[in-house]
Parts: sequence; C-alpha cells; structure tokens
Amino acid sequence: MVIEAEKMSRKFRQRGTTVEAVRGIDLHVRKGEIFGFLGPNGAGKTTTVRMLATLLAPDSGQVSVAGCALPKETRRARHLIGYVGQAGGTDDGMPVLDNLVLQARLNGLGRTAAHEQSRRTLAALGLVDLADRLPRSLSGGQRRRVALALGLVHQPQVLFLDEPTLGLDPAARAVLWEQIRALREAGTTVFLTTHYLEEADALCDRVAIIHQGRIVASGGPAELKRGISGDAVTLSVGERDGERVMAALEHLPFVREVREAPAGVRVYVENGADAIPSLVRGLDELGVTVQSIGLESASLDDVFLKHTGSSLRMPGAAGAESGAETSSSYVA
Ligand SMILES: Nc1ncnc2c1ncn2[C@@H]1O[C@H](COP(=O)(O)OP(=O)(O)OP(=O)(O)O)[C@@H](O)[C@H]1O
Repeated sequence: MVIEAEKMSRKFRQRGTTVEAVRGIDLHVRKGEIFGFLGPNGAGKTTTVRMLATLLAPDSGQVSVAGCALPKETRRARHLIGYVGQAGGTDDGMPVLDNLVLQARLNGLGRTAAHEQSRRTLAALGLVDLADRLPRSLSGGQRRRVALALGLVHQPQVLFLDEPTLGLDPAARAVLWEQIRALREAGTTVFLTTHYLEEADALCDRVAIIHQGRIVASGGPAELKRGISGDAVTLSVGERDGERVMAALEHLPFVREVREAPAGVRVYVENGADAIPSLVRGLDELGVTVQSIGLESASLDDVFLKHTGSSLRMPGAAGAESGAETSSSYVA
C-alpha cells in the first residue's frame, strides 16, 4: 500500500468549541490507483488530505505515505509526494515557468535539473505556450493545470489533489481528468478529494465516502453501486403527498426501499421499466397525481444516501450537479 492510515483523527478547537473534523478513519491506497475521497462540504476531506500530505499533524492514529512513517519521516516523504491545494499555490507575480522552477528547487533539484524538469512538465501537460504568462492572467482551467504542474514538477510517487476541478466547466474538467488518467498510466498514485459524484464515478478506481468525519463506505464505484443493485425510480408527487405515497409504496411486493426525494419519493426496484406502470397505478388508486417520473440506474449518490440518510444531490447540497448521470424522465 502506498498510503496507509489507521484510526487517524483530528479535532479543531475554536472559540471554546471543539470540531471533530476526522474521527478515526482507516485508509488503504494501492500503488498506481486513482483513489477518490468523496463527501459534502465540511465532511473532513481537506483535513484528511492535509494530514496525509504532511501539512497537518493528526491528533492520533498511524499514518504512512510512500513508505515513510509520519511524522518521523516527514522530510523524506515530502520529496516523494506532491500536493495541490484548493488555492493552487501559484505565485501570481511570477511567470508560470519561474513558478515551476522555484517549486522544483524547493524540492531539492539543482538549477539545471529544475529548468529541464519544469519544461518537461509543462510539455507533458500541454502548457508550453503559457510558460511566460503570469498565473493571474490565466483562465480557471489553465490555472488548475498550472497548479497540477506545480504538484508534479519533482516527479512525486504520490500526488494529492484537493478538489482539483472545483468550479470548472465540463470541458475544462474533462481536460484535467485526461491528465490525471495519464498520471496513473505513468505509475503515479493519485489521491483526490471531490464532492462531484460524477468525478468519483468516472475517474476513480476506488473511492471512500466520508460523512461527518467518518468513512461510511469504500470500494470500487461499480462494486459500491452493485451493493445497491437495480434501478431507482423518482416520482414527483408534490410535497403534500410525500408521506402518504411512501407508506403506500413500501408495501408493494417488488419495492425494495422508498426514500424521500426533492418534491417526491425515490423508489428502489430490481427493474425500473417493469415497475413504473404498477407504481403509477398504485398512486392512481390513492388519488395521487404523478407530475413526473425519472428512471436511473443506482448511482453513487444512492450509495451516499443509503449510508448517510441524505443526498449529495439535494438542492443546494455541496455535490448537487445537473445532468451528471444519464437518466430518462417521463412526464406523466
Ligand atoms: N483550522 C480549522 N479550525 C477550526 N475548524 C476547522 C479548521 N479546519 C477545518 N475545520 C472544521 O472541520 C470540519 C471539516 O473541514 P474540512 O475542511 O476538512 O472539510 P471538507 O470536507 O474538506 O469541506 P470542503 O468541501 O468545504 O472543503 C469542518 O466543520 C470545518 O469547519
């Protein structure tokens, strides 16, 4: 394992109150995989990634990264890992190339090696044209790619990325995903935090889901979704009828589970297409009008929902995103 954490915890004390940001988590990340750490705002993602990247000391627990036991071997570990925080870490008053050279020098490379490695990294990420630009003049997507270059310039074995695509449009996000996949092909282990379900699903070999400082599920995205199995049918029935509908549908023999959803209910069944006519008939008998019906395969959000009781997709929630997963909707 390239990253191992056992019972890692961290509290913060602020103005007389204590926040248990990370509550005794275990992590095992294999060499050469993209490992996603998925959770909503405030779940403990940044605190965890900063502890693994030697930037914050845990209160308790055992941590080893790239074969270095922390905190004992922090200095050695720092040469073997790269870290890209949410702020990106660029010096805005310095051209992109100089930023990289400085970063390489800080990581112990000599002057010539630092220049060579900086140019090589810019070329690998398609950033050669930006070498003389100041970071503040770049687009959001370009800045993220420069931040990635800074994390990579000393050729780390393990790269930590804290919300690498936060706020980027889908096209810029897709470019970064390709670059992160290319790192995996080259043997780099990538540990990234995200609150985008789609990102965890599409990019990561394995994920851990964190909620209120605890890991509630972990495994490959497909494996986690198989644990849910079947389809999810979303029925919009208006808030007034939600509870009555839940009670009625729970009793149907082919229904595995019913949960509250925005403006309606979400029903878990083996085969959604087969179930929809019976669900609509059942509601019709109750005198409930169905405004719309959505059919999806179980998603990582369903995994999140199962383990936490809330959805990352609820309106206004951290992970809410539109059109992230393929779904078909019918208006009844
Ligand atoms: N330096 C600090 N002082 C006090 N509380 C902190 C500090 N850092 C984090 N916290 C608290 O710890 C909890 C976890 O925060 P953390 O930043 O790790 O979450 P996160 O999952 O990364 O969230 P986000 O997606 O918003 O970045 C939150 O309640 C946060 O307010």
